[in-house]
Amino acid sequence: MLFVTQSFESNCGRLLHPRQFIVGILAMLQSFKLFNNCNLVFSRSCSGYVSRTRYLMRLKEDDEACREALKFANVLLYHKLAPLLQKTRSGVCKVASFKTADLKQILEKVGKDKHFINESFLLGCTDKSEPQFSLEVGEVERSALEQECRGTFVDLRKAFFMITPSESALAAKGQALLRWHQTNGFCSATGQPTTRNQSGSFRVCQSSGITYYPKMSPVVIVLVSDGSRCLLARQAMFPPGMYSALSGFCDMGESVEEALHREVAEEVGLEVENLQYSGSQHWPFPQSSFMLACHATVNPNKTQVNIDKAELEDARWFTLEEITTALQNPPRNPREQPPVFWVPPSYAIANQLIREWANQQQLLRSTHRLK
Ligand SMILES: NC(=O)C1=CN([C@@H]2O[C@H](COP(=O)(O)OP(=O)(O)OC[C@H]3O[C@@H](n4cnc5c(N)ncnc54)[C@H](OP(=O)(O)O)[C@@H]3O)[C@@H](O)[C@H]2O)C=CC1
Ligand SMILES: [Mg+2]
Repeated sequence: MLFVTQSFESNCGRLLHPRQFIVGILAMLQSFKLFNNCNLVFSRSCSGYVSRTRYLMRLKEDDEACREALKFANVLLYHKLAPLLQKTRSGVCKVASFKTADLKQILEKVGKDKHFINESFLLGCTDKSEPQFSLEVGEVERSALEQECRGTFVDLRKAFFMITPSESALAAKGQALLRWHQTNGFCSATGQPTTRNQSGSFRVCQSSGITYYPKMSPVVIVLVSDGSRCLLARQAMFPPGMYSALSGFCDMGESVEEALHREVAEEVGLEVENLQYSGSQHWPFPQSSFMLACHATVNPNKTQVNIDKAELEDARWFTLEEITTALQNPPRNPREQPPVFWVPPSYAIANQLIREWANQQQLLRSTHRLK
């Protein structure tokens, strides 16, 4: 729509050929129809979304409103950054969340002041506009709390294999916010302590007046294909058998494209082309990364990898059959019983890239068979 309007505006200055004009009008009508259809779908689904967004905006900015919201909130608990998970009756794991009033009682039972709840940080709100907060309870004895809460604190990387992708995103955001506050207690200019606002959306140094906002480091991640195989790599610190797409932090001043070309050249000595954006994701490790995911190809005659052993333990080309097997058999307990080859959990954007590649390869094969 924007494109059509712009091209009409730019054409207004000169005389249009009648056929150009009719083609333009038809294109405009067509895009109006599309636009109106989109608008209808959007307006039906977004009214709740807009009011939730405005509500959250207010809670972030207004300390008093945020304190009020915390009185009737859902709070997620973390012990030394490990989220508390609970098992439902059907045996499914979920992120545990407690109503403020219930949590106050729990805290008192394990010897913590009920006002400790005010240390929580605003995370978001549910579809029903119930505010959600996260609270670090690392000072409390872990087993006492687990017993009282009927749950278990689980390492977040392990939790990604146990909970749904949307719960993983929530648990990841909660951990990232807690970690950011833990590591930004002092102003880097004055060395003086920083203080948080009630929601935790920023910290201020009273001495210098500098405001610090939670931040993410941009990281590129790319699935390289030679047309029939894809390239995956592993770092020595990965759990045994896990391979992932190539990734790396963006350097200062770099574009996504430049960072992708550089990382692939540095890590495996290949030159990529045909970059295609796939999606993005917040990833809580090591200190909150903003993952920008792309597909890329290499010339099928230039696939010899030259691994930078300082960064990677191994990098290999995988066939569609190997990838399909790995996607169909995600390990339940990868650190204890690692399969020979497995890929990151479905929440990780690396998994999305690998799935997209496998789907595209399957499509290519079936079109080839039909010919
Ligand atoms: N969600 C997903 O699907 C995936 C997420 N990732 C994430 O992407 C991140 C980056 O990928 P990775 O391949 O390791 O990156 P790099 O290839 O850039 O290598 C990491 C090394 O770069 C150095 N480095 C440079 N800039 C930074 C920075 N801003 N923060 C931290 N370290 C920096 C560090 O060196 P030194 O330690 O010597 O200081 C670090 O060990 C990983 O930490 C991982 O959490 C990776 C793959 C999949
Ligand atoms: Mg890397």
